[in-house]
Amino acid sequence: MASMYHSTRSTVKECSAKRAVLDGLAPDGGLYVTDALGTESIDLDQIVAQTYSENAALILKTLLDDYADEEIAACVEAAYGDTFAAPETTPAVKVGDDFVLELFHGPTSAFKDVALQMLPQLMSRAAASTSERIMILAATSGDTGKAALAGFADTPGLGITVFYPHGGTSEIQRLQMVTQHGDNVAVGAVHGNFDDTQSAVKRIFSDEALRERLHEQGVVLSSANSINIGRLAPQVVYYFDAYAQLVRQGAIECGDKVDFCVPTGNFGDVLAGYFALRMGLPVRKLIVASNANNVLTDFLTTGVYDRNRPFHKTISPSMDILISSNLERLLYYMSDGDAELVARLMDDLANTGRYEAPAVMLERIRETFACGFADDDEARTAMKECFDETGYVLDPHTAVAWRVSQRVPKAEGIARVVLSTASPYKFCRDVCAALGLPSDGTDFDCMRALEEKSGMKAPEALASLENAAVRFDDVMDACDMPAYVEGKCGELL
Ligand SMILES: N[C@@H](CCOP(=O)(O)O)C(=O)O
Repeated sequence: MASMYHSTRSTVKECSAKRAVLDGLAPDGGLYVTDALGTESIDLDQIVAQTYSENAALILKTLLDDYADEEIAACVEAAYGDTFAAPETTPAVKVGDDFVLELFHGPTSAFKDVALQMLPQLMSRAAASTSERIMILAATSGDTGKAALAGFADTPGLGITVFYPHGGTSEIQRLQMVTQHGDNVAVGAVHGNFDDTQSAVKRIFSDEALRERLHEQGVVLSSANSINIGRLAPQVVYYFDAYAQLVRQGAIECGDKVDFCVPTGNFGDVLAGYFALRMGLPVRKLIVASNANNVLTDFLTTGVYDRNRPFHKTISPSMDILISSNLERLLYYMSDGDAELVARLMDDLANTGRYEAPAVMLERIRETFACGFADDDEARTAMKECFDETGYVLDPHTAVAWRVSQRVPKAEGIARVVLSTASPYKFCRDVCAALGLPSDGTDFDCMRALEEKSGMKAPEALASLENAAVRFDDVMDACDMPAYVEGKCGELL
């Protein structure tokens, strides 16, 4: 019997995993969840003995169990067969006393590749049983956009439209997106910040009139953000695989607990760690690391989520987020599936920008989640100190997590893994500045300076952006996004 999915805001209407992947967001605006999470435990000995791809197949099959074994096998081969530059796919590397889980060896040099090489595969197979043509929408603060474009470019029957905040990403991130090839892709900059962009995309999903007009043309909308369960499920894999690597390296015994410290904005990456824990991974603490946009630190400390605060543009732009979408899934699981409560809290968030979790829920959350934040100066110090002490170059997002990890007390004998979400070359100007290298030339001058200092070559896909032709220069207000999407559906599908 397949595990069924339903909205975080109502348990009444259920659907299959394939339908949840196709929809992206539940029709009532909630996020798809399954009550089967945690009913089946993953065998750790098996994980330790298997390759990354084998582990991916096992975990995806557990979470998305209406996909046939052959379908999952084909998805895994296409997503991870030869697309990652590291033989381990996501290597766990010893840096100082801790481990850095390098999630950035995919085609766009960010952790999003792990899921966005997989999502198009899952989506195509889910769509095979329907006659629908699909327009994928993604809001990005920098990394998701390019990874989604690379994953979905030229996928038959699918189009993709990516929106990013105008001036809200690094220059390399912007260039990655606006130079994207493919006949089914569109990229638009939006006046405002990531929250404005993501909220506008969510409004498009719940725009009944637009949905109806597109339906008449045989077009449905879906999402490439971590609100889509098909985006989240592949991210669970690297937690298990990191654990397996630590066992194989002799750093831990199978069964020992570990800590994970995760730089996060939209809460998807760290929520994947919570899914892993529920599926039997021995985790002591999941540490949520934020930049100056520390809404999650405050929530995890006080139980009050309040986005009514200044929005900071930082050197870790992918985390410049005040509305962390995936927290909604955690609220569902931490309230033992109280969808009414989640719906009420989300209404409060929509109407007042704030909500307060019940004390008992906060207590439960804090049993597993620790937190902290680091501002830009602290992230710069972390980059400099880490490089001087170990020779390892952190990107600004990983540096936030590194700094927070230094502050959160460790437990005797518990290994700690810091998730590294992006290549430093995506943020070379700020990394150079932090390391005391020249940073006043072009981003590509900075790239070369960093190569020379670190002895590590920049990924070719990033270096070649210097001469790539810009294809997209649309800039719009958030209110113009629905019309833009409708136009692109006609043009690209
Ligand atoms: N940090 C993200 C923002 C979107 O998050 P997602 O995980 O929900 O796609 C980005 O880089 O775009």
